[in-house]
Amino acid sequence: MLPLFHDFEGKTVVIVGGGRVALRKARTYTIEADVTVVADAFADGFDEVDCERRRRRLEPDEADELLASVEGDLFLVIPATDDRTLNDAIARAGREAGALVNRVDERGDTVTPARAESGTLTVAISTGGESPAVARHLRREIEPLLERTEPMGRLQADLREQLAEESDLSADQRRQALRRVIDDDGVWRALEDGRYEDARDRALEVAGIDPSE
Ligand SMILES: C[C@@]1(CC(=O)O)c2cc3[nH]c(cc4nc(cc5[nH]c(cc(n2)[C@H]1CCC(=O)O)[C@@](C)(CC(=O)O)[C@@H]5CCC(=O)O)C(CC(=O)O)=C4CCC(=O)O)c(CCC(=O)O)c3CC(=O)O
Ligand SMILES: NC(=O)C1=CN([C@@H]2O[C@H](COP(=O)(O)OP(=O)(O)OC[C@H]3O[C@@H](n4cnc5c(N)ncnc54)[C@H](O)[C@@H]3O)[C@@H](O)[C@H]2O)C=CC1
Repeated sequence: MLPLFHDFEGKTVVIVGGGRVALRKARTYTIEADVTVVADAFADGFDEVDCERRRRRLEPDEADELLASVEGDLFLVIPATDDRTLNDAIARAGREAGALVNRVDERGDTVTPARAESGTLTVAISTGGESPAVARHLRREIEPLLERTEPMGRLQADLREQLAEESDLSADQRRQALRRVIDDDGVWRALEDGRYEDARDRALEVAGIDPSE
């Protein structure tokens, strides 16, 4: 499997099932997408999730009709009930409707990765479906590292802007300047101490940019 980051803004996600797993998927996808959840019972916690809830019992032969009734740009369908026959029917209907399908009861053609985030940095982790608990464990290990790295991301974004203005630098020189900054202990120390301005001054020096220009 290859990872691909996707913009879910304006996309519709349908989740069938209202248990613990459906709740976790709903929390994830409501960050960007319009989410509709269909189930005959909803776990505690759904009250805090900004999604459309449809309380109904669904039969396998009603899957096509359900998906056709959902408004918007249907992008992802997640069968998350504890009934495999129903999940199979929803998966098939989802594919026929041209959507991606994320099965939760086996490795399908897409998986929801464990996700660590800080600022604009995102790390997605998959074990190819082999061991989700390991994906969760690794996510927790990575979170503090991402938090430490996030200010460097911001600084590099700043520098890239400055370097773009230095028209006499070649693409190769820009790349080398950014790498020198990432490799510089002084810059990292200042960032870790929360001294962003000091880090920036040091970075400009290491990159060979005159701050007065
Ligand atoms: C294939 C996949 C499909 C999908 O759901 O997208 C899938 C499938 C299955 N998960 C199962 C079990 C568990 N899943 C978790 C947790 C997570 N599962 C997630 C993703 C995925 N799970 C996809 C693969 C991801 C990859 O490639 O690694 C995470 C990463 C993302 C998320 O769901 O949000 C989230 C961690 C989020 C975080 O913490 O960051 C825990 C841990 C816990 O709950 O504490 C357990 C119990 C321990 C265990 O069994 O390992 C079972 C057995 C069910 C049964 O026994 O009946 C199946 C079915 C099967 O394996 O056949
Ligand atoms: N991907 C993952 O991370 C994990 C996946 N699983 C798998 O996901 C499945 C669901 O797990 P849980 O949420 O813990 O189960 P659960 O039993 O808590 O929830 C099942 C939900 O499906 C709904 N449902 C069942 N039949 C229905 C029907 N005909 N019409 C409407 N709603 C219906 C129930 O009302 C309930 O809300 C498990 O059976 C297991 O195979 C389990 C653990 C983790």
